[in-house]
Amino acid sequence: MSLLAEEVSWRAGGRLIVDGVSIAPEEGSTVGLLGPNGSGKSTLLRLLSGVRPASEGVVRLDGSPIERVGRKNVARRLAVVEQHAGTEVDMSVLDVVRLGRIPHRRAWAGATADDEAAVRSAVEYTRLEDKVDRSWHTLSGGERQRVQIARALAQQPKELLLDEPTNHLDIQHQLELLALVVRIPVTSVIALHDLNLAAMFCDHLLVLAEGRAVAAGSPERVLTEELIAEVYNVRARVDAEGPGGRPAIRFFPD
Ligand SMILES: Nc1ncnc2c1ncn2[C@@H]1O[C@H](COP(=O)(O)OP(=O)(O)OP(=O)(O)O)[C@@H](O)[C@H]1O
Repeated sequence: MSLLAEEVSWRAGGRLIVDGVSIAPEEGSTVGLLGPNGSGKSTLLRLLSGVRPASEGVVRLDGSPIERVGRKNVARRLAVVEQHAGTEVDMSVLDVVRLGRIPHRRAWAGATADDEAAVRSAVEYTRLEDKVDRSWHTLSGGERQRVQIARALAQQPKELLLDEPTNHLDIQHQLELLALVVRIPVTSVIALHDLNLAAMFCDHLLVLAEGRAVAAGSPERVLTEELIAEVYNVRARVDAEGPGGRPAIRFFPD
């Protein structure tokens, strides 16, 4: 396990936002972070990426506490796709993807053949070949998300952290984007709201409630009617044999 968190906590304003959470994704797996609004998913992702130091506990990259690894070394191997990543400057799609190479560049050095090869491969992987010259500002929400994933891939990470990457996407693009993420041969941790998508695409789930981990395991084990009632306060019916043999959930209004 190259990235893991051991009982990490984060405090703000005298409140525990993340409370003693451990997570150790298997290499190459896709882990879904679930939990109601405000349960601490984004904060946990920030702790895992090292941008926020844990108040207690430790995040390790290949065994070393992440704060000792150094920002540039972290960025060379761990990529983050934020909820509303964007750019103020008007850039082409290709230039946005090229941003992913910055951690690999030496100061003042231009792009190397390796940089351009990584960018080309990220563009192909995300099927953006016909959009490379488009201006970022002219893209749809779904296209922008795909470009952000291409930028993250150009970074050639071993770990990919994504915060609600399917937000604002239509169902076709939600399915497409998650299928793309699970195809990428890296360890991914994804904060998600949609329990059915989590069931369909994730190997392992971690459910947060008020900053605490309240369930962890395979979608089949975690996504029970009892857990959904307890954590989300919603009545649900779980069909164990949904698409692809994964659980499928229907919700009932009270
Ligand atoms: N810098 C901060 N100072 C104070 N409170 C914070 C800070 N950052 C986050 N919080 C609080 O921590 C809680 C968890 O926030 P977080 O964004 O991690 O939750 P989340 O599970 O990602 O939520 P959502 O599903 O709504 O995106 C929220 O109540 C939020 O207001």
